Amino acid sequence: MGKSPEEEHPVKAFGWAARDTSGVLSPFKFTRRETGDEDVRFKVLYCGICHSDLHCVKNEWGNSTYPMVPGHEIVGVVTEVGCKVQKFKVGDKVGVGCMVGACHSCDSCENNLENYCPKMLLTYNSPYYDGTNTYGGYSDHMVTSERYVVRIPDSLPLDAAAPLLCAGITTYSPLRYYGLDKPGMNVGVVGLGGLGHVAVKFAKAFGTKVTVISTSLRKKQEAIEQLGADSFLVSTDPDQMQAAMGTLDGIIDTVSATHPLLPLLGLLKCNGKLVLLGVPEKPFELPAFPLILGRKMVGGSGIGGMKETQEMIDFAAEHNVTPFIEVVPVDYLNTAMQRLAKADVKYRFVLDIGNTLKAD
Ligand SMILES: NC(=O)c1ccc[n+]([C@@H]2O[C@H](COP(=O)([O-])OP(=O)(O)OC[C@H]3O[C@@H](n4cnc5c(N)ncnc54)[C@H](O)[C@@H]3O)[C@@H](O)[C@H]2O)c1
Ligand SMILES: [Zn+2]
Repeated sequence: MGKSPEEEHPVKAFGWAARDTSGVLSPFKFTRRETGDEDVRFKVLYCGICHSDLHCVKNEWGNSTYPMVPGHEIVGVVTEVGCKVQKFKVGDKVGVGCMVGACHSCDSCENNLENYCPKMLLTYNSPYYDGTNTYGGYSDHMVTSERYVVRIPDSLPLDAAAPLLCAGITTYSPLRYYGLDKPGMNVGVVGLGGLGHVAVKFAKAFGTKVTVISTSLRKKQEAIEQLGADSFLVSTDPDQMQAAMGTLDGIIDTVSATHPLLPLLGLLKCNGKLVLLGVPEKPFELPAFPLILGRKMVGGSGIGGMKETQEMIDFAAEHNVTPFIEVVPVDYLNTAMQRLAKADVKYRFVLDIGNTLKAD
């Protein structure tokens, strides 16, 4: 039998872990490796709660290992660096997102797309090279190769910067890659949650006209007044949907559950693109005719490479793209998870790890 998480490595660590599929997390003692030559160690101050954390905690993708310390929207302050570290020093404000490793030799890695490397290692719930599991940011500190660390500019508040590490790069990257970043374009955003509200902010910062597509009118006022969306479409209203047919150049779909794609394809112009970012438990139904009649495409996108992640953070700082967050203490985590499951958050929970994680 392997060693227990408390004995695997020399450095004591503390966090909150899920032990089973119940969705409940509790305090957890474990260990992390010593700071290697190329490693950055940092004290975690804030960590966002992504819907992927919820999918993983409940094993909705069927690949969860327990105990699991989730968290991949992590920011903090550097406490130690290895002797070969070039980019960071003690005291720097840094962040880590969804990845902590890749092969660095495949085509994807050579093109700064470590996120598509077949050997990409996730920040948590991944088998690490030494046979242990990776543990995420719902914890007191992190240690990882400097390749996977980004710098947080001084002008970004640290708590609101946290969600950029996943929700930010996951929406910025496809807007860029699929060419939905040109001023005047019409871009739709479906699912106004953690990812969706950041997608609206980036799309507006690129100068596009943004339509939020939602199942109810409930979020209309704040989508327009607070997030700056140009229009709001209720997907359950056939008249509104009919009137908007063929108007959008692209749609960023961030919904966390399966839903009909046909009405969304109808909203696209000829050559329009529907980009799926949500990862529901069950597969979608994809009809062919609406794609063929109009040369439309359905694509996907997963987080982003490290170079682009730094570019996204710098862009966010320059254009004042800051997520709307609800900062909560660590002992609120289980309530936050329940509320996230009901889409009852505006728009991202961020755990105040620095002030409220108590190792007792
Ligand atoms: N592609 C990637 O790299 C990547 C990265 C992060 C998260 N994700 C995935 O993206 C999804 C969204 O993550 P999030 O953190 O923004 O979640 P979230 O819970 O904050 O937001 C999801 C939104 O979808 C809406 N929604 C849920 N069910 C719906 C339904 N049946 N019909 C219409 N709307 C519905 C909710 O109201 C909410 O506004 C999750 O599946 C997550 O795992 C993917
Ligand atoms: Zn995430």
